Amino acid sequence: MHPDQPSLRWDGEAIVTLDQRALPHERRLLRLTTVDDVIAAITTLAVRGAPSIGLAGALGVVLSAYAHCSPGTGDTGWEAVRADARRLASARPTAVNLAWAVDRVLTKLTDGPDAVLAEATVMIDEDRSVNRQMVDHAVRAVLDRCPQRSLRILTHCNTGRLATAAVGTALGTILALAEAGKVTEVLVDETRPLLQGARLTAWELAEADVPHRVCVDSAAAAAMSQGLVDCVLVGADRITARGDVANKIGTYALAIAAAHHGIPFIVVAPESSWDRSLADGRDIVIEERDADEVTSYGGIRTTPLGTRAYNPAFDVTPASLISAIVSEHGVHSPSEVTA
Ligand SMILES: CSC[C@H]1O[C@H](OP(=O)(O)O)[C@H](O)[C@@H]1O
Repeated sequence: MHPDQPSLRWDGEAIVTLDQRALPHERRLLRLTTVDDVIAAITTLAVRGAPSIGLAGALGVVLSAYAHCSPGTGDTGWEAVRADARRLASARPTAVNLAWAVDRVLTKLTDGPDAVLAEATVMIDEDRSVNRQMVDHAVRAVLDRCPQRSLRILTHCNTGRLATAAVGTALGTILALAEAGKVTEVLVDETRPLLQGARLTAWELAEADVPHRVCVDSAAAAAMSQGLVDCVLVGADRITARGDVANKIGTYALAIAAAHHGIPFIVVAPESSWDRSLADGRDIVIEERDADEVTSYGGIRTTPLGTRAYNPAFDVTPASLISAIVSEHGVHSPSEVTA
């Protein structure tokens, strides 16, 4: 995949996207032609990553607008599109980007489907420039907090070009640091149960020829205790007004371990991941996913039949454990604010 090529695009009639479930062994393309196709792609994580699912949701509204708003349908088509938009926005509850992106393109609905498509296209281009600005700020935030000449960075889940329309958030920052010769090694949490780290982040780092090793999630704290980690960089799905952060399950444990070892814990996420209507992260709706993601892998059952599972897809890290939250607008240090 070309560095600047987003993992999803509009081909003039439909959405074309990499099926992230097939990576790293197969670059399978999906062509999404209906709203139900988009919802299925988002709920199955064929398309995943907060910014990417937002852009997919926006393009899903485009599909609906062309399906329901041919000339002469007037506002009757609009209600059908709004109903589709509500279904798209609720496909996954935790990442605020999905509802934000759907709401934004809906503002163009009464101008017609071409206007909705134009707005979605602007958002894809914006994500590219937002990534660049965010990464520039995040590189400085890391270097300001890490005196080491070359860094050993731990990251969780996948926050690169598969999760955004461009270079990515936390992983985009890691790639920029590596390009500047500042990275000794990246330690990649495999990120159970769907292995976004082992399958996707390792794939992106290998493509970029950045030294890395994968570890089981439960090895991260031990790596910190062994001095193998100088900085932790992660993304976000929803950030509250006071800086509590919802992110992939396992992030909270990393923040606790990093605080214990005095290691900078930095969140990199666009402004579209902030939800300032909430203050307390405990009010964030956490997506619970099917038990079979935990009780099986690759179609092979790993537990006895009948075993139930606890499978939240995200957890919440309180602002007090976060060294810095970086967006395209700059660096926010919640732990200083809430100390
Ligand atoms: C820049 S991606 C942000 C965020 O989204 C991921 O979740 P998922 O793989 O379930 O879509 C993960 O939490 C990333 O940190």
